[in-house]
Amino acid sequence: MMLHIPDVLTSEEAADLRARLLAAPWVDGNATSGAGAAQAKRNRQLPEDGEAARAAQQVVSSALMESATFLSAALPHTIFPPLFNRYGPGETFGLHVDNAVRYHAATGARIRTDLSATLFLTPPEEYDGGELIVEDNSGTQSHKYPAGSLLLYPSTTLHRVAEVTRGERVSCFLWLQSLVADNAAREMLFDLDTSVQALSADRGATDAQVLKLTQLYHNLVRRWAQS
Ligand SMILES: O=C(O)CCC(=O)C(=O)O
Ligand SMILES: [Fe+2]
Repeated sequence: MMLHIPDVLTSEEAADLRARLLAAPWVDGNATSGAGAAQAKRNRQLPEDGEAARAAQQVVSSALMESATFLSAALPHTIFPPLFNRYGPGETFGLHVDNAVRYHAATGARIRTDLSATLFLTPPEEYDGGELIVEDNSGTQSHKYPAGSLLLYPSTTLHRVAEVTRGERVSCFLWLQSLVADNAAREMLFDLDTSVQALSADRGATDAQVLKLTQLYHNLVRRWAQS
């Protein structure tokens, strides 16, 4: 599932985070690339173990934990610590697939990447190009969103970032392992949860049918979740 989640950060929070990131030292983006991606990648990244990255990771991680839509859509098991990148004029990230497994040396965590996400931190009117272009079986979709918006997309896709031709695109990007590995199963759970929430707001959480559907949702999660 490809899902645009607005307002994970407010525009003020995104601006504040971006200003703090830009004040820190950056390195060549190929620091975290697999061999295949390295050829395609021309951007810069914040060193992941630096003080600025750690503080920014806290901000993003708590915002994600407060987003009911993100939690319902991603059903996160383990989120790889968020990273930060920037693309100025001439910088781009060519078509690639994200590595299936990511190892985090500092924590020893090894995750299977089920979902990838970009949290946009620059208002779209401040740069040209820089669209995140994702290919799936239904075709190619181009994504560019307001600062504070997140795009969640399956890590199985081929995707790229169009060359920036004016201004600068600063973003946070991350990978996660979901409790539900199967994209189709996870998407059905999200649809069911969304409907149950709407029905519950309408009829009340103790309505008999709402209770039955809530039971069904949790029992499907029990059936499909892997820890
Ligand atoms: O910059 C982005 O939005 C995506 C970055 C990306 O695809 C990656 O780092 O693997
Ligand atoms: Fe990627």
